[in-house]
Amino acid sequence: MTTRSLNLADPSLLVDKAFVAGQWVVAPDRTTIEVTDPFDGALVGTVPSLDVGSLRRAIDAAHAAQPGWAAKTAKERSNILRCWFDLIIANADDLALILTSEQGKPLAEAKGEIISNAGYIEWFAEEAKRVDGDIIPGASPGQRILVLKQPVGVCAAITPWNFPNGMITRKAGPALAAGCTMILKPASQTPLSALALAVLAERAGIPAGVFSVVTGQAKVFGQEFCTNPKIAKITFTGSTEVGRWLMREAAGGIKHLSLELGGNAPFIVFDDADIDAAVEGAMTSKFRNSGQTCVCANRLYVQDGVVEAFTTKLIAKVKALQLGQGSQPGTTQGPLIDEHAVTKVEQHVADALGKGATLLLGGKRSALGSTFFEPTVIGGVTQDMLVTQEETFAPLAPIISFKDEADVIAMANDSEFGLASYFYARDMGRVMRVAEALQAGMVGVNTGALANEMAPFGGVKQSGLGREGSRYGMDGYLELKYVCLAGLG
Ligand SMILES: NC(=O)C1=CN([C@@H]2O[C@H](COP(=O)(O)OP(=O)(O)OC[C@H]3O[C@@H](n4cnc5c(N)ncnc54)[C@H](OP(=O)(O)O)[C@@H]3O)[C@@H](O)[C@H]2O)C=CC1
Ligand SMILES: O=C(O)[C@H](O)CS(=O)(=O)O
Repeated sequence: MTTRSLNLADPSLLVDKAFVAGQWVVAPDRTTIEVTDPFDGALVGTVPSLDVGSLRRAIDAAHAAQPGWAAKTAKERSNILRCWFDLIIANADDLALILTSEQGKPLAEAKGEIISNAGYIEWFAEEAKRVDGDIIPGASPGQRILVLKQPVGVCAAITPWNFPNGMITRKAGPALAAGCTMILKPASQTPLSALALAVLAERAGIPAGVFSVVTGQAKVFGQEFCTNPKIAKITFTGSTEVGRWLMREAAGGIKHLSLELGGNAPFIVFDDADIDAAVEGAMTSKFRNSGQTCVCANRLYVQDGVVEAFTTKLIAKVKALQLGQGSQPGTTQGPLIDEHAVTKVEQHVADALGKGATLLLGGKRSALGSTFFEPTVIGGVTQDMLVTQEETFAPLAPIISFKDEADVIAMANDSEFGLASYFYARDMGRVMRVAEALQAGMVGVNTGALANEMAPFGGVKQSGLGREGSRYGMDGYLELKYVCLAGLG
């Protein structure tokens, strides 16, 4: 196996140890997990395959540290989080190179992920100071009703490989701001970004035990998170299948749950849309991270009168995409995370073509390597095809034409998922009707990009529970306490 050496300005950001209770540790039996570059399988680094005993040390430390962390003033927690944010920004180039080497996305996208998602640390550093309650007139004379907001306690976080940096700051930001402590298990394919964030968290002054990063067997760690009484909350981003498993396993302890799960976003272009804007939005939403985002346009519905113009313009843009190694200048489409992902998109293409769809561009693996799939456009897609029912998570743009509003709303809502949705239209009556009719947690109107720290990110139906970002993002890490103050004379 070849090895990949990274030319980092600060090599200490690339670590081969886990961060447990403020200590950098190896596995007791020294077993490791290899981290490879999806571009060519080169070895980027190794991380420990920790045992459950090491995980319990992290949990115990988080439990012991939580009262002291919550006892700090909001301003003290805010200042430490702000320092973490500043360090992330200052080290963004190194963090981007680490991210690209383990996940594959183009360097510019990696840096964009880091900068934009550091914003969640910045945002919640401020929100820490706005965790206030209520004083309500009493139900009886001499009484007052107090409503306090208190941190839920020790939180377990489990994050996916597609945004190895951003999915962590979205969870650690509000948790630590609220006065909670956190044990994070990153995806085994992309743990190095999480560990680099832990290096910077330690430098920022986050006390030992408040934030740990553990690497090891997912199911074993998941079981421990679900059953250990010291864990008050589990926050998860990943597949709906694993989200369901966690929900079942955590039921025994009535744990708090935040779930950011799978999606199947409809992207609708009406005949009154700005077609050029719609094409730009489709490119942003469909091909970012090579289509490996939970909010990607998964199915493109285009009204009959404009489907030809839209398709022609979209193909021209897709042809310009440049496949390659993420760290190489000019690359705009990296590899998929692994060969399973390529097999899945091949299945979706074959199913669609087998049921009568037309291949308009791409449609096959790339000679660049076993994890590459050509950016692909297919037309004549119908609602019975897998590609409209399942999340493809790859650079495949399936185009379905439709007659009218009622027709497309019915097709768009024909899914167990309800995370993101998008549509392009200019008639204001239509904009309000469609925005209200779509069954999704998020609706992009005349835009293909939704995520930012000021907005409540999350889904309905089987796309998850709770919201990340915005002032609503704190709610999942706080408990309400009602104090009835009587005898006030
Ligand atoms: N909503 C979103 O943002 C995302 C959605 N997805 C969807 O999920 C599909 C599969 O992607 P994948 O990465 O395999 O997602 P998974 O849900 O399998 O993995 C996400 C995270 O969960 C962990 N995990 C897996 N099984 C368990 C378990 N039993 N207990 C605790 N943790 C567990 C993984 O650990 P490990 O890496 O060690 O297996 C990883 O850290 C994608 O095709 C996509 O549809 C994927 C990523 C993000
Ligand atoms: O998990 C994902 O796919 C991300 O949430 C997508 S985004 O929020 O960065 O757009």
